[in-house]
Amino acid sequence: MAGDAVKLLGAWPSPFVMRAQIALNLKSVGYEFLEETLGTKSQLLLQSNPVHKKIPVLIHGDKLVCESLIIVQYIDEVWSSGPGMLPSDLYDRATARFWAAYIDDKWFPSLIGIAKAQDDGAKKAAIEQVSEILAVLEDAFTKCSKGKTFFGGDRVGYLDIAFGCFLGWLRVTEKMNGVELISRSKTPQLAQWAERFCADPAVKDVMPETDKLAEFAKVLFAKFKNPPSQ
Ligand SMILES: N[C@@H](CCC(=O)N[C@@H](CS)C(=O)NCC(=O)O)C(=O)O
Repeated sequence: MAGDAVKLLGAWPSPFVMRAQIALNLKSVGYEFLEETLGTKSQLLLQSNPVHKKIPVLIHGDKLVCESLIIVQYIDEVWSSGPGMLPSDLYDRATARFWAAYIDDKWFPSLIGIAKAQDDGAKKAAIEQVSEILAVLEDAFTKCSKGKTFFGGDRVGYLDIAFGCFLGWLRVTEKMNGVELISRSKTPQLAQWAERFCADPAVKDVMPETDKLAEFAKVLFAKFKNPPSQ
C-alpha cells in the first residue's frame, strides 16, 4: 500500500495544499503534483472530490483522500516508520487537534477578514481580531512546545503544519497593510517559531515567495471587493 503511486491535486498558492506537501516531504514520499488553476475546477477535481470540490486531494493508488488535515494524518499513518507527526501522549494529541480546529475555524477566517474589510474601520477591527487570536496562539505555543522549538516538540509536527502553512499569507497580509502581526515584540515565541518553521527542509521549498504570492493575492482580493456579477 505505502508503495502505490502518490499524486497530489493542488495549486501553489493554497495553504491547505501546502499541508499535504509538507507532510509528504517529512516522510520523504515522492509524489506527482497535479496543478489545478484556482477559480476553475478540472474534471479530475470534480471526480476526485465530488463532495467539496476543493483542493487538496491526495491520490494514493486508487484511493482518494480529501481535506488537508485528514490527508496529513493519513500520510502519517500510512508511512508510519520514523517519528509520528502527532504527539505520542494521548492528551497532547487531543490538544494538538483542538488547536488545529481552532486555526481552521477562527484564525484563517479572521486573517482573510482583513482582506475582505470594506472600509478602514472594518480593517482596523479585523487587524485587532487577528492580533487577539495570535496572542492566544502564542500562549498555546508555550503550553504545547513545553520549552522545545516547535509546537510538536523537537521537530515539525501536525500542529506546526496546520498553522505554519498560513505564514505565506500572513506575510502577504502584513506587507499589503503595512502592519506587523507576528513579530519579536508582539509574539516573540511565534516569531522565532515562524523563522524555524520556514527554514525547515520539509517546508522551505514549498513555502511560496512573498512577492509572488502578493501578486496572486492582489488579483484575488480585488475579487472580494468587486465580486463578479452572476
Ligand atoms: N477544509 C479544506 C479547505 C480546502 C480549500 O478551501 N481549498 C481551496 C483552495 S485554498 C479551494 O479548493 N477552493 C475552491 C473552492 O472553494 O471552490 C481543507 O482543509 O482541505
